[in-house]
Amino acid sequence: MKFSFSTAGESHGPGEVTLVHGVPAGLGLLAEDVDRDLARRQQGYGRGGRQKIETDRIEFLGGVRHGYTLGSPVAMLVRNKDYGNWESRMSPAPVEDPPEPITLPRPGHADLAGMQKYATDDLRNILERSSARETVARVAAGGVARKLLSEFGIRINSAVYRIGGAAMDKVEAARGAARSDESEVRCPDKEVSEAMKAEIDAARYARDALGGSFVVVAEGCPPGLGSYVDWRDKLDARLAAAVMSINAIKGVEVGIGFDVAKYRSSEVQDEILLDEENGGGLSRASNRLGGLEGGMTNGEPVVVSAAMKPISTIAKQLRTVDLAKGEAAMGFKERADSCAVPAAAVIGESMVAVVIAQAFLEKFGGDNMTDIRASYEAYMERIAKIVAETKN
Ligand SMILES: Cc1cc2nc3c(=O)[nH]c(=O)nc-3n(C[C@H](O)[C@H](O)[C@H](O)COP(=O)(O)O)c2cc1C
Ligand SMILES: C=C(O[C@@H]1CC(C(=O)O)=C[C@@H](OP(=O)(O)O)[C@H]1O)C(=O)O
Repeated sequence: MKFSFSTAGESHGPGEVTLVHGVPAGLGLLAEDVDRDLARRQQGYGRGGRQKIETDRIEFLGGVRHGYTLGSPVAMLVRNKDYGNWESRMSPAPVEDPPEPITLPRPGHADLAGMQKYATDDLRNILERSSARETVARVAAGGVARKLLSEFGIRINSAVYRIGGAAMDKVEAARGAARSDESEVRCPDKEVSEAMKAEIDAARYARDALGGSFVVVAEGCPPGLGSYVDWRDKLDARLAAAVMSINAIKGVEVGIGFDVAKYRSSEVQDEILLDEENGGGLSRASNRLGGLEGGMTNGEPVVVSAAMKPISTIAKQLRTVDLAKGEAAMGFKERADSCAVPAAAVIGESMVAVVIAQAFLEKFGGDNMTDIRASYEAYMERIAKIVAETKN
């Protein structure tokens, strides 16, 4: 089966479940390989009280034995510690004293359309699954993808380059992405990090919230992942869809993104150079197109960036309608994050990892790591020869 994953679980239910299909046998995989990213997802200045309750860790329920994958689906569970406070309200079995329904849909959340679509008068039935708590399960899938990719030298990092009005250059941020774990806002520039924190504080003080932008960089991808042959195979489109699917993401760009519309062709295309110093390999004079041409990787770092809207649950109440009473009302305030852009960047890394792992296995796929390695090495050797032939 194709490398893919699905998730299940409600935000305040017993736990978040991930089922990863198409994982080859023989991949070394430990719980800590996945837990590292779960911990990174929990961090970030501006996170709300929930992250003080949770310490996200996976339990393997299937697919791994003695530290190696078996080729069967990898099933993982992250228990929600907060469930202890919600057992009656979230009980799968009927309860004697059900809680009052929540009937004030928040503008910007899934509440209103969700209630209409799923025919419920209690928006808790909607928010439990539309909550970004589900992204724990995505990051777990991303951990498996990253472990696979790391075997072939592919590394994925991210950096936050804008929160509200505090910003740094996206290209500079992408360059510093490997250092961004050091910053509370995942921004590689210390001064801008402080400015971002001040922006978050100011928004929170005003009982409001802020969004921002992050960039994900995948280094070490071989050329030729994805394809131009069928629209469904185009890697830029698949990356955009995967990143756009993250809660609150409203725009995705590849490389310099929308700026391609501003410049002349000679200022946009990445010229191809013969790299005499590195044994006659090919290189590029720039990477404005974010490592993707014709829906395929071209060997340069893959650069995908995204804009996240501000959190919609804010103390400054916004106008809504009480659907039980049919009256104008002010929104309700649940516990919430005031800024989750740093967390979204880690989720972005995970979604990019999953899509690249999927394309990697389409290209080099086999049932086990030995066959995949052989296929990868044969390909890398062949494309190195093409360069040698071009030269002679
Ligand atoms: C990591 C993360 C944390 C979030 N935390 C909150 C939150 O605390 N409160 C909130 O209202 N929205 C939060 N959101 C955003 C909502 O989940 C999102 O706006 C909602 O699901 C509606 O989806 P849409 O914005 O994509 O249309 C968060 C998003 C992410 C990625
Ligand atoms: C639980 C997480 O994020 C949640 C995402 C979220 C939302 O509406 O998306 C609302 C908040 O939920 P709660 O009311 O339980 O605090 C966040 O904390 C998480 O990221 O682990």
